[in-house]
Amino acid sequence: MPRLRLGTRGSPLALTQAAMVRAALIERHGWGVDDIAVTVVKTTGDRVQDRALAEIGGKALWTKELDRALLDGDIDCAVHSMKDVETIRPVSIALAAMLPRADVRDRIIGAESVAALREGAVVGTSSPRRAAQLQHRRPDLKTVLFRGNVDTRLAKLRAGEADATLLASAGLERLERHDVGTVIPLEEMLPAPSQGAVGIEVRADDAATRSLLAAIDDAPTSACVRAERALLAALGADCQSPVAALAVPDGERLWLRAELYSEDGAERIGGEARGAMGDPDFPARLAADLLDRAVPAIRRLFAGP
Ligand SMILES: NCc1[nH]cc(CCC(=O)O)c1CC(=O)O
Repeated sequence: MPRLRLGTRGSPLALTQAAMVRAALIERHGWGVDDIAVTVVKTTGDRVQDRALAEIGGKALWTKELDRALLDGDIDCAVHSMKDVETIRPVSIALAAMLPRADVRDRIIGAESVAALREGAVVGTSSPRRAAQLQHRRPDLKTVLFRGNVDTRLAKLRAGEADATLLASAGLERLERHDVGTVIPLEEMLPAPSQGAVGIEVRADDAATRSLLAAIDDAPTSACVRAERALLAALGADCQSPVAALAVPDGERLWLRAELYSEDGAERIGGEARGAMGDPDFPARLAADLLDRAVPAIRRLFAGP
């Protein structure tokens, strides 16, 4: 009998992340390989590949089936890319731990840099954030919908469906695709909130599993990602809202940067704040400040607090 049943999506990236969590638990608790069972749960998001996420129900597509398996007791914990986890979660589910964050930056594949893209180039992406950020800097660029897992997107690029695409460096690295693409500096492109972070959720009332997982929690990653998520919650952002945010440790404090865009990328509003780790209020203050200063084309994309 395994001590812990760990649920994951079935994509190559999800399986790699689940294996990382499994390895961390085995190492931390001195367990054997049979102590953790990995269960693959099929999600709607993995099945429907041809439409924008926002159109078919947003981020819940990645979590709904894993939530069900967790609450039904079929699994004890669920591994997620934090970027794909909705801001507002059921009260019966708790975020128990995060692995140390990977590279948070995006990479461009198909060109040496955003600046090097030819006039009028077509970029494949299904992320409203990436599309708005690209068009803010390069209004001449066009975007086409690119979905599917990392390999599917790279195959679409090879097939000539776009001149370039953007992918998270974290995912490429975990899949050992170190050779793919060029990192875009943070100053040029702030990532999605939670990018590069892997989190593990448990049933909120399962204290035993919570404490097993708390033992592998990376505190700085948790503090940063929780601050980014608090910002999203205070913005009333959904998966269609083009928002970039990044918190990094700054001594004993956190430094949080954020940008909101209009859908077409023409408008941008940016800001930053510093606050104590675990202070739930400073991200909300930054959110209020951004919404305050936002033009209507941005403001209308956010529900607010
Ligand atoms: N939305 C899909 C998704 N969710 C997490 C990652 C990458 C890994 C991460 O950010 O931790 C990706 C792919 C991508 O954006 O390139």
